[in-house]
Amino acid sequence: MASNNILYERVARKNTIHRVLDITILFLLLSVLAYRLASLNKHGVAWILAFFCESCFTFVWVITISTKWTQVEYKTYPERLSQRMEEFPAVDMFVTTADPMLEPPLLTANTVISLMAVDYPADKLACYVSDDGCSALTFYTLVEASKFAKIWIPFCKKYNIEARAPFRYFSRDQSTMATGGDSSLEFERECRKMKEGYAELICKINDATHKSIPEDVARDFAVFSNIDRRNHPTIVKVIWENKERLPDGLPHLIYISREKRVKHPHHYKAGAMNVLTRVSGLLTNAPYMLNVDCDNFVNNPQTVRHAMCFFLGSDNDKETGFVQFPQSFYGGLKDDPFGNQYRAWYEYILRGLAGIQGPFYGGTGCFHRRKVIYGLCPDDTRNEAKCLSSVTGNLAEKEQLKIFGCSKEFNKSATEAFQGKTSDPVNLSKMIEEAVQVAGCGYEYGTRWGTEVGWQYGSTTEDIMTGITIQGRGWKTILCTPHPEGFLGCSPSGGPNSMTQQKRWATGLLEVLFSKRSPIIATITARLQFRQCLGYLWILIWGLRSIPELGYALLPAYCIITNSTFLPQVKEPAILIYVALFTLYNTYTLLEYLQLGLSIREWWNNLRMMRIYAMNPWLFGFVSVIFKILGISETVFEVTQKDQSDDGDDSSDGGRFTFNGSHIFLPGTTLVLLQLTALTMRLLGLIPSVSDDDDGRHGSGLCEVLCSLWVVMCFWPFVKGLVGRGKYGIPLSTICKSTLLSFLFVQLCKMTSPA
Ligand SMILES: O=c1ccn([C@@H]2O[C@H](COP(=O)(O)OP(=O)(O)O[C@H]3O[C@H](CO)[C@@H](O)[C@H](O)[C@H]3O)[C@@H](O)[C@H]2O)c(=O)[nH]1
Ligand SMILES: [Mn+2]
Repeated sequence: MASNNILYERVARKNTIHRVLDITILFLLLSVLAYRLASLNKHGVAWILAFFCESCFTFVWVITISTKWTQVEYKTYPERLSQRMEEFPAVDMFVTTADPMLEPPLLTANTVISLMAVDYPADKLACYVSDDGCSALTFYTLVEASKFAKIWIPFCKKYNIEARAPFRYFSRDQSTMATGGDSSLEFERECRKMKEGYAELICKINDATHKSIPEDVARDFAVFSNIDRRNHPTIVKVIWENKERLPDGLPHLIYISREKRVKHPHHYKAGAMNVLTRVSGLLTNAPYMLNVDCDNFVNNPQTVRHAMCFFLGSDNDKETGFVQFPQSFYGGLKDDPFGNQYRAWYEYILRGLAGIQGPFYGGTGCFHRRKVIYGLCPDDTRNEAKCLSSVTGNLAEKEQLKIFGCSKEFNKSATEAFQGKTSDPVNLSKMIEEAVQVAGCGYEYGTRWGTEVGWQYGSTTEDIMTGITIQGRGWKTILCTPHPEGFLGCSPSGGPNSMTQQKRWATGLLEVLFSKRSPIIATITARLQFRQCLGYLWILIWGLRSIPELGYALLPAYCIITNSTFLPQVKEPAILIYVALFTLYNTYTLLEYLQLGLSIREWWNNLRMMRIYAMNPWLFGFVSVIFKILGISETVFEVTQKDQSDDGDDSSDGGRFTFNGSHIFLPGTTLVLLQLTALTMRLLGLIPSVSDDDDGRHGSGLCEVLCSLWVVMCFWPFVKGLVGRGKYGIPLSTICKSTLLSFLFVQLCKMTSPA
């Protein structure tokens, strides 16, 4: 193959200096552990706790280094695709939405329009929307959006507009609206028309939200009347069909609200994805599937082509189980005050994983092969789901029905998918009845959906679980990072929303760790690579990390109150190890941020929010998984509230931390109160005195005070919350409970005091 003909390139990053610093920090951590062990018998309980926490931190550091060690970048050349390909493969695009209140339908509409408008032959695309909210408003919005799309998409293609989600385009500065600097009169006229069209769409949606859906269309909505979203039959509606299969027409648009019955588990997003997979299998059966969350619009019209560079440009199918785009966010607040834009994270951790077996599946912005989702192993040369069952050779029809469920039509489509045949186009409306059947809530009983086929059940982070299943079969995966970014989504802002999301993640990730899909099992019994397993552990143990983090943060307060110590004294040489570790770690991570062009403030915000997340939502995640294991309660997927404003700075909070009455703020509040209590007690001389004795035991000193102050600094948003008002303040009830907890802790300290 001529080198100017390749579709993508893999470039290893040079990171020698990073590696040296990583190892130095590891060396310092090991020295700390050695020092602790050597002096264990001279000290009390604080020393043992500190040793436990530091061992955990060292373990986390080891898996971090392993994950970051071999970073790679990929370059793609989508402009070469058309030279290589006569015909592009088809792609089915999935959007999930769950709640019209938390996820404004206009946002979903924008995502759908941006998908339908990508630069790719329209006869090869189909867009499927799953609505778990079963909302007439969402359906109405999509119907109206498809009407607007008919003028919008030709406009985008004609002027090669980059931002194809209308709200993005119109929220920008007028002068940058035309790409290619087109400022002709014709363009301006058309642009004005678009703006009016979009304004009208917004108007209609607002009217429908606040008043009612207009009567002339209302009869199409009869199915939605008096519907209970937790108990209703399947609704499948073809909103738009590209009947003539025109390459420059509009892709099909199909609305699905799967059947829900109160007694049937619906498995949240994973369940929705499996329904989308089956319905699309019947209707279009594309070999590739793209899935995005309702708030993740396409930001680069070439996105599908970038992904195709990997699927079509690789000589070895094994390399491309799926192609994942990193999650990036629009309108993010300056300096990332909530630590949820993960810019540094993606650069180092995701690129590191890309150098091992490939990035995790992130739940959105990902292209899957249909065959892989159906359970294919990389070296199933016969192209069947062999690893699913003990049958070798041709999968008997009866076997296949057991795996994929009883729809003959669907099984036919699955066979075609395995064989790589392109299915003949079907008349969409003729298939609706069959589609309703496979979207029923009883369809999956006795089948392998959710266990070996499709999206995996049993965790609120179905994405990670599904990714492990795929990589466990031996597939490698790809991280695709074009410029501009392929997709942009919205990240939660405000304290409560961010906390809820982190709690769900910590919960779901631990569920994966303790499930049959644990990466440890996949490494021992299947084909997950060892370092990839460590990479998974890095993320899966978030919930567990809350324990040592909290323990270590409590130590300074405990030591000050009991006048004991968990660190060497200032005059001991061993203190130098700690000083070096603290300084080196912080400067190093700061330099990593600066190297990416991020600010010092962002570094500090991220560092601080990591501590806040670790000790609050992650702790709750840990507890809810324990409850699940003990059978006390089930875990739930709490949908994140999406903001509609494009510009983060618009929002009245402007990055200020907000609170509500949730218990999730209890640990942080208690921790802050405790540190403040300890510092005050010390200032007022209210602590028991110990004289330095020959055993080397001594009272708390400067180190403990500094550590306590550091914890207070990390929890500064909580300190402000103690005195803040309204949503900026911690509710009085939380403060009272925290005061009680702190009081109990102080009593406990006194009881166990070594003095
Ligand atoms: O019962 C449900 C619940 C959720 N969703 C959809 O799932 C998506 C993700 O939900 P969201 O509340 O936005 O969660 P995030 O924390 O933002 O999502 C991240 O984390 C999830 C796993 O926790 C992944 O599924 C997502 O892809 C990933 O972006 C949204 O499109 C929802 O509409 C459903 O379709 N059905
Ligand atoms: Mn989201």
